[in-house]
Order: sequence, then structure tokens, then C-alpha cells
Amino acid sequence: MNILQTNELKKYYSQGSNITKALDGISFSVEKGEFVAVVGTSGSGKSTLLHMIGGLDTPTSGTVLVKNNDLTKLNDEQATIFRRRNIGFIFQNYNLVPILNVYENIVLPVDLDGEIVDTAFLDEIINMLSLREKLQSMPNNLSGGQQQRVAIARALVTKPAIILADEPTGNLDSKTSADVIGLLQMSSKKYQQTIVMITHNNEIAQLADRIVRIEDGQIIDRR
Ligand SMILES: Nc1ncnc2c1ncn2[C@@H]1O[C@H](COP(=O)(O)OP(=O)(O)OP(=O)(O)O)[C@@H](O)[C@H]1O
Repeated sequence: MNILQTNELKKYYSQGSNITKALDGISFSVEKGEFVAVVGTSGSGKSTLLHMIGGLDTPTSGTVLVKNNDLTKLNDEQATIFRRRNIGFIFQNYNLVPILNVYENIVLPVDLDGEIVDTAFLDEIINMLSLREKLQSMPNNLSGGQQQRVAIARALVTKPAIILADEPTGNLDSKTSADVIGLLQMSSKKYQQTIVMITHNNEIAQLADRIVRIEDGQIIDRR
């Protein structure tokens, strides 16, 4: 089942007479439970693509379907609600809320939606990510790898249709990077969690089910 599909997605930026074609006709689809790595050189359009898939920005033309909802047709408020319920984000700088402890950070998206936490599932995530001892800690007192594990827990807790990860191991050493990728692989297998991850690191990309290579805003290889 296709959970994500983009059709002829374009994003052009114009500055004066200069046009940057950040995305220039991207059509691809991702199946439920697939773990896809998006690779490409700096400036090739990876982050722009992730922003479009996440409904964080609107394309110049083309469509983005997530669970058959066209994100390009939603207004700001609809997009915010759709994102919160269907898309989990993991960034390289973690984006944890510094004044909330680990537990509060993890359950934040559920709280924001006025929903009740699925405590059995939350327990399972906390155990899988080895965060039990750290629930009362503040983000500042955690290592980079621990902070990234909290960000992963927060992304998983709402059981989103898709997790979007932008260089999730960008700030981590190689051992911790391998652990974090292992956890993403495990969640894609165990929870049929769909993951689209940007990485510069070819070794890490090889661990995904599929690699999509982008150059100059176009897909040049998909295997
Ligand atoms: N807001 C913007 N205004 C103008 N040009 C932009 C804007 N955002 C991105 N671009 C341009 O679009 C192109 C793609 O940028 P993007 O950030 O998607 O690349 P990337 O592959 O993620 O790069 P990196 O690996 O360095 O993060 C680049 O040429 C960039 O300069």
C-alpha cells in the first residue's frame, strides 16, 4: 500500500532574474513500512523535498499525497493538525523543548492533540530506546545520542503514518549513529513504521530498504 506519493513536485525560488529549481519534477512513492534513504550532494534538494512531504512548505506545482490526502490543498491550520496526527519529525539538532523533562517531551505531541497517551505502547518505546532511567532528566543533561533517542520516542508516540528524519545522525559519533539507525530500522519492521530519512552518509544509507538519489532537484537513481 502506498502511504506517500509525490507527483511532478516542483519548487522554484526566484531571486531577481535568477531561478533556483530546488525540486524539478519529483515523482516517487513509498510503501507502508518502508525505510527509504534520500541521498544527494549539498544543495541537491533533499531538505526541500522533506519539507514538502511534511507539509512544512508548499510546492510551486505538483502534489504530495499522504494517506491519499493532498497536503498541497490544506490551509495552514489543516496542515498543522494533519502533521501532528500523521507525521513525526526527527531533526539533527533534536528540537527538544528545554524546559520540559524527557517524559514531558515524549508525550508532548499527544498532549497537544488533547489525546490520551497509550501507556502500554509508551512503555514499550521507552524500553526499546532505553530511556526509563532518564524520564525525569532535562534535555540539557543528556548526551547527544540520548537526546536523539528522546526525539525518536517523541516521533513514534503518536504512531504517525510517516516519520521524516533530516540527518538524524548528523551530530552523533559512529557507534551512536549505528544505534540510532538500528532503532529506526527496528521501528520500521516492528511497527510497520514508514521512514523517509535524509543522509549524507553512504554507509548509513545502505542500511535503508531503498535509496533515492537526488541531483539538481531530480531523482537520478532509485533502487
Ligand atoms: N528559501 C530559499 N530561497 C532560495 N533558495 C533556496 C531556499 N531554500 C533552498 N534554496 C535552494 O534550493 C536548493 C536546494 O536546497 P536544499 O536545502 O533542499 O538542499 P539539500 O540537498 O538539503 O542541501 P544540504 O545537504 O546542504 O542540506 C539549493 O540550491 C538552495 O540554495
